[in-house]
Amino acid sequence: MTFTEKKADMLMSHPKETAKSLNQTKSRSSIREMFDEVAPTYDFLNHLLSLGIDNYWRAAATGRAKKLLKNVPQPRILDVATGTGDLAASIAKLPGAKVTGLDLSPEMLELARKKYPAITFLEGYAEKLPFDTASFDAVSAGFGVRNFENLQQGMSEFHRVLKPGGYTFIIEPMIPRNPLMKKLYLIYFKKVLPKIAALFSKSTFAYDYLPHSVEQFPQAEAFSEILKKAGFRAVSYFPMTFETSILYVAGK
Ligand SMILES: C[S@@+](CC[C@H](N)C(=O)[O-])C[C@H]1O[C@@H](n2cnc3c(N)ncnc32)[C@H](O)[C@@H]1O
Repeated sequence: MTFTEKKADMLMSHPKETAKSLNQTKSRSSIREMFDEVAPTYDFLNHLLSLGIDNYWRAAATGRAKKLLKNVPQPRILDVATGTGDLAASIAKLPGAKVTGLDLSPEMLELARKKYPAITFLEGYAEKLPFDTASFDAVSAGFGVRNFENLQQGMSEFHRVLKPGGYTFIIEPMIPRNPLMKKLYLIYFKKVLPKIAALFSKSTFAYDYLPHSVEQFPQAEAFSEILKKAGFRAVSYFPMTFETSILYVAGK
């Protein structure tokens, strides 16, 4: 039985078990199962549903990293929630960079290893990173942190494994603040996107979960506060593409 079928089955006996409630609990095993199921069509749907702009967002994070790490000769970089490895591969373009990707989904990691054999990919959990304190010059995460079971703990781990003077680069989807854009975006996100996704992926549950997870995730100032509470200083954020995506940059 697939994860989506299991959830449909559960709905019959536990009517309260929905994509919305998974967003509230973010149980590690459910998140892993969901991404394992999504893996085969993840890249294709990501590029289709974002009209190919997702690569531009990753390149924007890499551009900022290049500027801020220009004096670090061989930066060690950790890409958390690496999925199929696209942000890890983008940030690996920094001169001399040694990048490690980490994710909790074995199926996503298998694809990442096939796509980018030169990068090291490890299975692990963001809230308990298997690395020494102060071991990386940068920690990145693309479209991943809103799935963390314990966001504050995850951000504290990002801070812990960074060297003093290091930076974190986090990309997340954003709900536009302009009322008209917000309305259009939510129609696309809640009504159109799940229907397109259902044509190509058997994981309809994941694309029902997606808008809930984005809508309820703290954004801009609210997420900056979480980064500050984790110990980061000089937190800034850069909304991109009519505020449909946002890049956070914070230093240790
Ligand atoms: C939407 S995908 C993003 C993948 C990739 N970073 C990208 O830019 O396309 C989110 C990934 O976060 C991973 N993930 C979610 N929670 C995690 C956690 N607590 N620890 C490690 N990985 C996690 C999932 O397994 C999934 O592969």
